[in-house]
Amino acid sequence: MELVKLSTTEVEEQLATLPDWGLDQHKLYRHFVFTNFVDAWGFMSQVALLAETANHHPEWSNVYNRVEIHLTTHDADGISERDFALARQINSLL
Ligand SMILES: C[C@H](O)[C@H](O)[C@H]1CNC2=NC(N)=NC(=O)C2=N1
Repeated sequence: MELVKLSTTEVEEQLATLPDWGLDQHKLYRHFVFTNFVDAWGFMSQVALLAETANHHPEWSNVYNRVEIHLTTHDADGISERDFALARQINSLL
């Protein structure tokens, strides 16, 4: 999959088709709130497997039932198709 940094217009176009994600610090961003820590951790385990399979890894944090995810492509120094691909896979988990 393309490792090219997307233009601002391309990012906006793709974001329009990606529910619940936005931009924060020039990265794709979504936060998730679960019922409890076990559910949050289960979700993170699923995302970790997706990330490892794709060799594309999130920047994320977890506090109890809350998970925050930022996606960017370090090798492209910006947002690439890989970030959108992972974001769509993450959405499909829910
Ligand atoms: C060497 C390895 O393939 C690269 O460092 C991969 C690993 N995971 C990655 N994850 C993310 N988010 N961006 C990258 O550029 C990236 N590069």
